[in-house]
Amino acid sequence: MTQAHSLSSSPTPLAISTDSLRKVYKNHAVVQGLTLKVGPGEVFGFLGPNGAGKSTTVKMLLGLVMPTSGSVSVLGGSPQDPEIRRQLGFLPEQFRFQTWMTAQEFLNFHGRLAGVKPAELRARIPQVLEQVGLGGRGGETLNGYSKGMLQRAGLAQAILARPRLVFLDEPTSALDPIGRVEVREIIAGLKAEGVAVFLNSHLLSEVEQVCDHVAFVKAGEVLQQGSMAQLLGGAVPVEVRVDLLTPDLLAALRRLGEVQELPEAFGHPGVQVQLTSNADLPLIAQAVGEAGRRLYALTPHRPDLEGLFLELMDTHGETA
Ligand SMILES: Nc1ncnc2c1ncn2[C@@H]1O[C@H](COP(=O)(O)OP(=O)(O)OP(=O)(O)O)[C@@H](O)[C@H]1O
Repeated sequence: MTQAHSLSSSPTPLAISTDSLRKVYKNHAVVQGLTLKVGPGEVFGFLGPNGAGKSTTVKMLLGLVMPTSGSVSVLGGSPQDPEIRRQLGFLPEQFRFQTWMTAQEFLNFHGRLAGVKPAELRARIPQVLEQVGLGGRGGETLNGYSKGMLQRAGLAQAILARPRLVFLDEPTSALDPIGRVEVREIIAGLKAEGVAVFLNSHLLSEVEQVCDHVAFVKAGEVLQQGSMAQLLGGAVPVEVRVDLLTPDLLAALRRLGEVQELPEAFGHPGVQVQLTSNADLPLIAQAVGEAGRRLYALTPHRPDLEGLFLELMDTHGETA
């Protein structure tokens, strides 16, 4: 067997794999039987209300807190293993910055702690400062930084040592809308490089835009998890506005899903078609065309992550 063959046949390990992970503090289970799989290079959103056990889970994944029972594997090994730890990046929600340092000194300090060689740091620090939008500001001390700039510096620290798995706890809480877009771009860039990202965020619209998979947790338990497509890509009500609703057109739409007539809007009659799959959207436009009618609006009212989150938390309210 050639070396190339043996390398290609060893599968890339999952970024994160936990089985029945549990943490009990003073007879109170704050994480209860958590089973998660995060693929290599996947952006995973870990969502839940305050006190759901998210930070405790992240600490167990980082090897900072020992599980009471269950197993954890990150990048195919133990988070206690220094070789594995070297490949993890972490931006905690409340980072204790060494505010007397300049951003460059701060990054140099953390880079050295992570075992990055001085020569490599000299090249890498300006690169990450640029990447997080702090290019040219690295010589200033952190105590003069705004909250948003500090968050960017924290992010630079998390990605400095080229980790293969990054944990970001509320990475955009102090950022303005431009900063949030930039962080989304940074996450997309990490994903493109094959880096997995485990994201805790309360900003669900943001999670929706960057994550491949999400898990909803409450009171230490996973209520639901799946890919974005599985969670949000199912049935979708679609509003259709045309010049005239003819019997032919109505019959064609009924073949696609349940149809409900809507009041006229802006002079156009309309219906709501309950499509069972998002993928059927073009069939509506086709049906309108084939019926010889003019299409004025085709609006899918997709459920969003926030709606799903609220629904789940409400349904499981009694277990809180
Ligand atoms: N060291 C500890 N000792 C005792 N209880 C703890 C400890 N750490 C966390 N807890 C409790 O575990 C529960 C889960 O806390 P955790 O910080 O993991 O939640 P979270 O989902 O991260 O919340 P938030 O969104 O508010 O950050 C809380 O009730 C908290 O009080």
